[in-house]
Amino acid sequence: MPDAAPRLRSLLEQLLGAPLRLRIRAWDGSQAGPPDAPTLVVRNRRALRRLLWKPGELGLARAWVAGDLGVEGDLYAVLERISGQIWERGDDARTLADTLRDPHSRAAVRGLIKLAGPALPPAPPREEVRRRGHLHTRRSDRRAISHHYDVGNAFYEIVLGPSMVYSCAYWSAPEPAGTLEEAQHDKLELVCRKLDLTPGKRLLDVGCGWGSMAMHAAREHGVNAVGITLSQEQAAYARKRVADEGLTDRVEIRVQDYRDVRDGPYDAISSIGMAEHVGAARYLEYATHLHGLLKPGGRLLNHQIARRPQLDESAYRVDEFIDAYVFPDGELAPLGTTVTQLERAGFEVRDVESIREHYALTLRRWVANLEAQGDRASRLAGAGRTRVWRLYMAASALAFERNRIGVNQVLAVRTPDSGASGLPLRSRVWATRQP
Ligand SMILES: C[S@@+](CC[C@H](N)C(=O)[O-])C[C@H]1O[C@@H](n2cnc3c(N)ncnc32)[C@H](O)[C@@H]1O
Repeated sequence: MPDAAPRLRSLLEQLLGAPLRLRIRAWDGSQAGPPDAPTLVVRNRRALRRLLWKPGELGLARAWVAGDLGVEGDLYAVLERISGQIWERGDDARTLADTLRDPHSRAAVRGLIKLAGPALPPAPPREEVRRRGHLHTRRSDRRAISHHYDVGNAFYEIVLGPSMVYSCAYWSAPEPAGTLEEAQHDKLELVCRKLDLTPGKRLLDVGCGWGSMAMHAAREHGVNAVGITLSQEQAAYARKRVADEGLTDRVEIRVQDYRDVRDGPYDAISSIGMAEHVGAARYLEYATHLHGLLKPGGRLLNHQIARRPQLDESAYRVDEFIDAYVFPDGELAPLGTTVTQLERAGFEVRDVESIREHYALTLRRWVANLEAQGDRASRLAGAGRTRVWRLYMAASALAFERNRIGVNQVLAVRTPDSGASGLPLRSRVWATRQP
């Protein structure tokens, strides 16, 4: 049998119809491809079998999770080349699965099958959760959240660092210098200002994570905050932090579904990185429920990842890798859909700030944190999960950089019938005359 890497390279070039921009190192030690390019390491034949058994992105991801595929060099560079070459070939944006199923690919696929060798299809890796459909019942949401968040707080401490904020930070301009902790502090402060928090007000933080927003608002702005999460581990951690800081009289952490909060009215609601879990089918119910929990004149700050809309929305496909491995049941909506649903629920939408670039910067810091303590993370959460997280965060950073997804802070008011929104006439920095 000739060296595997050159054979693999020529089969892939045949499939893709273009010279490969990556270097390949195969299980037999052979290498092929541009010498200075980042290297994709195909550790065994099983990697090919996974790809052929589940053609496309998911097959690649399974091989990566199982450790059958690896990279040498800059992970971002490898991902850019792979996505540039496979997922966005020219202007027809075919997926790898489309390519593998194309009748013109038959000869190359036969070659890959031969190279992969005879074997039964591999069992799916243990980390994978079966898709349960996007019903978003209280029960299925609790299960999905538990899959994602109850992996041990120590793992999240490694990734997120001391701020324990799991959403996009707000970096200083024009240079995004400074630490992740400073940028997360600035994000929380930005949300507090948009919500006009002042001492004695009641704040509900929906999807409070490890309690950082509720604590910041109580400590820095003197509010009485209620934080709700579906994750037991997060709540236990948050309560301890609240007690350690002596904030128990002003911060309450509950394990509660947003649909079950009935102790309004609140002056303000923050929802940061939570609405991605709500789902299209429940979004109006979510917005209507939050609207009903606010006082007239009360504000909602909804901070949420958005996908780009499609010309033909029925052709939209969820990202199989994220769906299977990272956020089962998470759903991204276009910004316009979110704004429309908030308006339909009765809100007056007053401000939308896109902070897309900030998420790429944040994710790059999280990836660096994980890489710096990769061995410890693997011991705590398993090697497969650590690999999944590294891949998903790096791929997400690129997606934000390339404007494939965005993230927005939407400020909405429960404006009373009088029409008095309570917002200042000018609110944005660029509205101020510069000297
Ligand atoms: C990405 S985390 C964001 C945490 C926090 N806001 C932050 O910025 O660090 C999403 C949070 O939403 C919570 N969540 C998801 N679905 C929920 C639901 N139906 N009711 C209440 N909380 C929910 C999760 O438990 C988690 O705390």
